[in-house]
Amino acid sequence: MEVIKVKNYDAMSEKACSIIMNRVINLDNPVLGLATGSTPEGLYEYLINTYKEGEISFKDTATFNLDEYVGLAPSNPNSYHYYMNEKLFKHIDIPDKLAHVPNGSAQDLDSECRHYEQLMRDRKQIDVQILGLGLNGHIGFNEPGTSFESRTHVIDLDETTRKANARFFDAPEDVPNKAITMGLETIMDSKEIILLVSGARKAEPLARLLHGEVSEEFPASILQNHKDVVIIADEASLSELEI
Ligand SMILES: N[C@@H]1[C@@H](O)[C@H](O)[C@@H](COP(=O)(O)O)O[C@@H]1O
Repeated sequence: MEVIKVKNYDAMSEKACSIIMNRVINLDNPVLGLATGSTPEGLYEYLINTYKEGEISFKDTATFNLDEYVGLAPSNPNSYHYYMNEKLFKHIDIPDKLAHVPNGSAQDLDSECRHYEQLMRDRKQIDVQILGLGLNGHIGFNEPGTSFESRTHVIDLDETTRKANARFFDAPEDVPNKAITMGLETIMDSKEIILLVSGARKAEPLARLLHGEVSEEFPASILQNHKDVVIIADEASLSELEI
């Protein structure tokens, strides 16, 4: 794993944007894996500005989001679908049919998971997967204990995750207790992975990801086994490490 140390959140976002831009410009029909949460918001702002400046087009790009809350329709402001529309999709020229987010309000969730996997298989491989890091080591919504062999599936969210994400909801009890997430094996199938880490509260999980044992108890540790992972981390998140 390569660690790129940057000064702060803005520098992390800018660096990630320049890598993504490079791939989108140079690949035919690029496929991006996208994340939500606070961490990639700055990256999306940079991508939108780059698009507005005419430096890049997303009309041949397909995207697959990592996860979605169960029970929240795309029109719900707390859904990840809504987040993606607001923070990226509606500002760029990506065709609607190429911007994929799991459908958390599907009647048959297992069949939705299989369908999502099939859509990704139709595109062969995700070229670049963006990831954030959960405080308990989750990536996507793969909570501690998730099998390293998992594909897209429905997961029960940890109480700690629900608490961490409650800041986005009106009331803590509104946070759904289930989500659809790409599995760990699905994520590991990506050709290249960019993990974004910012802030002192991520220092401990980042240290564990880099130097802890590879274990299903800490899902992000699986990244140690991937051939092409770039971690863009700011100074605060690297405060526990000498890099
Ligand atoms: N499901 C998302 C993850 O995809 C995200 O990477 C992580 C970190 O969130 P944040 O970037 O807000 O710290 O937790 C959320 O629960």
